[in-house]
Amino acid sequence: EQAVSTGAAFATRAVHAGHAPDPQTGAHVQPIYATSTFSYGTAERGARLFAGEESGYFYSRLSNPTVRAFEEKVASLEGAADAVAFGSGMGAASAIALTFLKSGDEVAFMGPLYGGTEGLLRGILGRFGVTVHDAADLNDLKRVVNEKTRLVWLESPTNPTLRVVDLNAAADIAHAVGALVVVDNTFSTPYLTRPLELGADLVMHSATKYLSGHGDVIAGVVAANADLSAELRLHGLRHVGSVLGPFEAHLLLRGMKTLPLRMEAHCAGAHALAEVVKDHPAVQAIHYPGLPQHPGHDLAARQMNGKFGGLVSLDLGTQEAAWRFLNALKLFTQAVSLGDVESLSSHPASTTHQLLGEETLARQGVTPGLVRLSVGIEDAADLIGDVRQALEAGG
Ligand SMILES: C/C=C(/N=C/c1c(COP(=O)(O)O)cnc(C)c1O)C(=O)O
Repeated sequence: EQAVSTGAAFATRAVHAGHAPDPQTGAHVQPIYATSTFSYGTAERGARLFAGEESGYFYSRLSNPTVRAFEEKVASLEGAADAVAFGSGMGAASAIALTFLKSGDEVAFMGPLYGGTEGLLRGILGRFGVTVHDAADLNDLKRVVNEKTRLVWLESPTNPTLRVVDLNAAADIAHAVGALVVVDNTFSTPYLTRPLELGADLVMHSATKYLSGHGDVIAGVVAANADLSAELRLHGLRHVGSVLGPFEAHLLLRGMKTLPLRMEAHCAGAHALAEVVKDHPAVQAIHYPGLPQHPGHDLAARQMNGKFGGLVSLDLGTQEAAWRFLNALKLFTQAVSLGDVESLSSHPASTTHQLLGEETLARQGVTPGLVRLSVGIEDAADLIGDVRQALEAGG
């Protein structure tokens, strides 16, 4: 049983949900069950387990006690009935796609999405007869969805332009045609946004990012109701098999215990940084939902519980200016990924979103001058100082 009731506050469940002292040994931290298989004792019990007539562990591709603790913690924080862990965010995304889509179905999304996700939808699924629509806004979304639309796929804020999507409104449009709503909650985390409360059916994460928080694990997870989770586990794990290991689950369990504290620090640092650099002459545009001039500011204030995340994107005008700036940073590490306690910086058009191609990049606002800053939990004055000196160097 869980050490803490579901009624406890978020920060209490971040620490305790998903595990209790081990009943056999009293171990206070969830043990790492480094085992691929489990003895089930008798042939009769084995048959019952495989028939789903009895619950229990029998093979770690399907479930493992350490991984299960991670799934239960995610389900608790997202307010979901259940969650299914995968070996990466793209493992989670591909499990969703392969579980719920078939040839002839359609998918609508409001871009940009993470480059890998768009590559999955347009590239792989396109070869299997799935039609994909990139809707420019809610009106366009309403226009493109139809009776063949099976999934509406959303991020908010979006990677990398930090556009804020009205999840509730998009969910209403999707449900009007009977589509399922997938929200990739990687950038917000459940500390800021709980998409299931806004109408989403499936909430996925690249747990590599803020959920882990320490840049030491690649992982994915999907939270949903019991039926959708059961389908995901059956098809997504049993048949597709992007599995999370118990060592990674242990790192995630440890990282998630400080999620609230880390998100407060990320948001404070990003907000302070955005306020300072927004008026710098080298900055042609700044994308941060916490700034009043951000087109989605009021929506973000409602949808993200008054915080605005740890990502800030700046447009410095040209790729040359962007690269000069990035090369001049000293405290921000030039690396892809985000949500680590260490600050990271990248140039999406030539890295994480490069595969989208010129036309899509231009349409989705991923400009050649765009740099993405994942603001860590270092001292905000140090981070601001680093960005300012790099803007001077790059200017
Ligand atoms: C290098 C990776 C980046 N992102 C990844 C990512 C994934 C995919 O997640 P795995 O990388 O498979 O855990 C899914 N969903 C979102 C919103 C993401 O940002 C990056 O942008 O820097």
